[in-house]
Amino acid sequence: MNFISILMGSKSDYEIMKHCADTFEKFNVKYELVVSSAHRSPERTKNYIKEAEEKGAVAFIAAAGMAAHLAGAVAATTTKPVIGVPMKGGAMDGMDAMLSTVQMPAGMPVGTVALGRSGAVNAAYLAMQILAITDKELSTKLKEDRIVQSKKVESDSKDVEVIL
Ligand SMILES: Nc1c(C(=O)O)ncn1[C@@H]1O[C@H](COP(=O)(O)O)[C@@H](O)[C@H]1O
Repeated sequence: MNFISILMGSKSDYEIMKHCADTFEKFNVKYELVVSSAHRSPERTKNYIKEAEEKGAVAFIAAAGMAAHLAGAVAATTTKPVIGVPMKGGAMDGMDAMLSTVQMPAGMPVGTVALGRSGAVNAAYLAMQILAITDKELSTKLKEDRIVQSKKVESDSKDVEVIL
């Protein structure tokens, strides 16, 4: 069973990461979502990744704030693609999480998305694009979604536009 695994460093990350899960729901894509911390529960994190791989996880999404080492720790444990979602909050409001997630050493990549809701949604899109390489139906859905997005821009413009 192919699916995407989402790890969050804390339950407090769920408010944002719910948008990632909702995006998978919208496209009917299977995902798992767990709280596990590289700092607070290193053994649980390591064991979970192994189990998820055995069950068919195709890629991992790791969301964490502050000293956000979770995505890097996931990347160190698997050779599946890892997408990091830095969380806002703390004294630096996410800049710390963003740099800790993105600044990985060569050979150990974490594909890092933006802070906040856009990042959570884009993590799901990026993971679905990975799945869509071998899933034609999902690939078609993603292409249709682009058309919907494009049409929305046109209709949003019509609501406010002034054209001479
Ligand atoms: N950065 C990490 C890791 C980790 O990297 O292993 N574990 C938890 N955290 C983050 O700490 C922040 C505060 O967590 P709490 O709200 O639980 O105190 C969260 O954004 C979490 O992802």
